[in-house]
Amino acid sequence: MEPKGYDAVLLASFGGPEGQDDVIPFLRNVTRGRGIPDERLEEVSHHYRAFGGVSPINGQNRELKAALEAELDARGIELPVYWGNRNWDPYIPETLQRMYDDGHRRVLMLTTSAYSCYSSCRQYREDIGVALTETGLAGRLEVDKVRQYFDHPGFVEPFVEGTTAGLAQVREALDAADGSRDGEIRVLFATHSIPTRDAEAAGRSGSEPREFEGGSAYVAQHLANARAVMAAVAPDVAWDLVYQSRSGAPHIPWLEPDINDHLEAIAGGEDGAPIVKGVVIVPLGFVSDHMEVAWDLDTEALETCEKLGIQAVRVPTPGVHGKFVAGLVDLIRERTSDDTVADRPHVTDLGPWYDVCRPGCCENFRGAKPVIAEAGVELAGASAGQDES
Ligand SMILES: CC1=C(CCC(=O)O)c2cc3nc(cc4[nH]c(cc5[nH]c(cc1n2)c(C)c5CCC(=O)O)c(CCC(=O)O)c4C)C(CCC(=O)O)=C3C
Ligand SMILES: [Fe+2]
Repeated sequence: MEPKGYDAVLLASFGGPEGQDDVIPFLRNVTRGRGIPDERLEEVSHHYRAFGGVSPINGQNRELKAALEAELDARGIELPVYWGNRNWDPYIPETLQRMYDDGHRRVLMLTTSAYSCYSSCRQYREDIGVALTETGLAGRLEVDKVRQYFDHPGFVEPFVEGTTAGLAQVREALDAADGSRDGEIRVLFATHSIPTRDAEAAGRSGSEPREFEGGSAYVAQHLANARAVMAAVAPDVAWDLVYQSRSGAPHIPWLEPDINDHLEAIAGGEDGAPIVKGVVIVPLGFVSDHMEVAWDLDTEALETCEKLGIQAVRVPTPGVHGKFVAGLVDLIRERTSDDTVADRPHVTDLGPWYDVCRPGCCENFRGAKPVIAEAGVELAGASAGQDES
């Protein structure tokens, strides 16, 4: 893409409840039209209830916004940062309206999702497309988004540091027990499970097909990133990619294995492999320590480890790590300066990912919606009423 004179940044995120009264309205927002069984909602409401009805995600995004502002300021880049969520206040449509009312016309969106799949890429592009259409801002406010940044060094390096430290801790814990051998240690890279059909559509393009390891861009991106982390940390230690937080109806296939099932398998020395006594859990799919990390990893998976007698350490997410924040500002810079695509940092050979998604990428099987940042797609109203005020 040609560099453009963006005049503001939108930090777009998921949103989460801020108290017990918010839990059910929040879950209704998340699951509207998504076909999630009531029992699953009931189950997930308990995760939030156990934390006083407060998701950690909003506090983390407030911190991230402040850190981005400080980094932009330190580098002399004059771009205000606004924050808007998909599922909770401050909502994306209100935020876009506020940006327009404040005089902004060209917005660059940054999301708190690093990989390619419907939930982490197209759904944000649809959130903007729908919001622009419904507020009547289509054609008056232009919104683009930075590339999916899974393999940007700013996202990956905090995991390298965390995995190095986590591995040292697990080795030490096993030494203290009965002497560790690396064959008894496994690194588990954890990410959100998604329906296999959504995985297969991730990053796909009808006009420019690409083959991906593991059958999808979503899986391939995680495998490539995990390999990059292990190459930097401990090339000889065994590792696996595992999934968490599955939520659909049981008859619909989602990505597997679930982390808890996998822990059971490796604790029993599956297929004659050495029995695993220590694990380093790397939340590779997540940008910050939100509820999927606090509950599904720190509560459930760590309980499973304890039950199985496995020593376990959970590695931090990038959060507001200095390298991550600086990397996000680099991602803004690569769209606002004259850098060419070839200069764009990426630690796997899958990237750098596309600035503008290719047609049909991360298809929404539940019905088409207005969408931005997709080749060949223009919002209705976008070519009419160009307003330069
Ligand atoms: C890939 C992915 C990410 C990672 C990328 C990213 O970070 O964006 C992610 C993040 C998150 N998911 C979150 C919460 C929820 N996700 C749900 C449901 C779902 N997630 C899915 C996928 C993902 N989700 C999918 C395929 C569903 C099924 C319904 C559907 O097809 O849309 C549900 C409904 C109940 C349930 O089913 O669990 C909830 C409450 C929160 C907020 C946590 C907090 O409050 O701290 C965050 C950051
Ligand atoms: Fe989710």
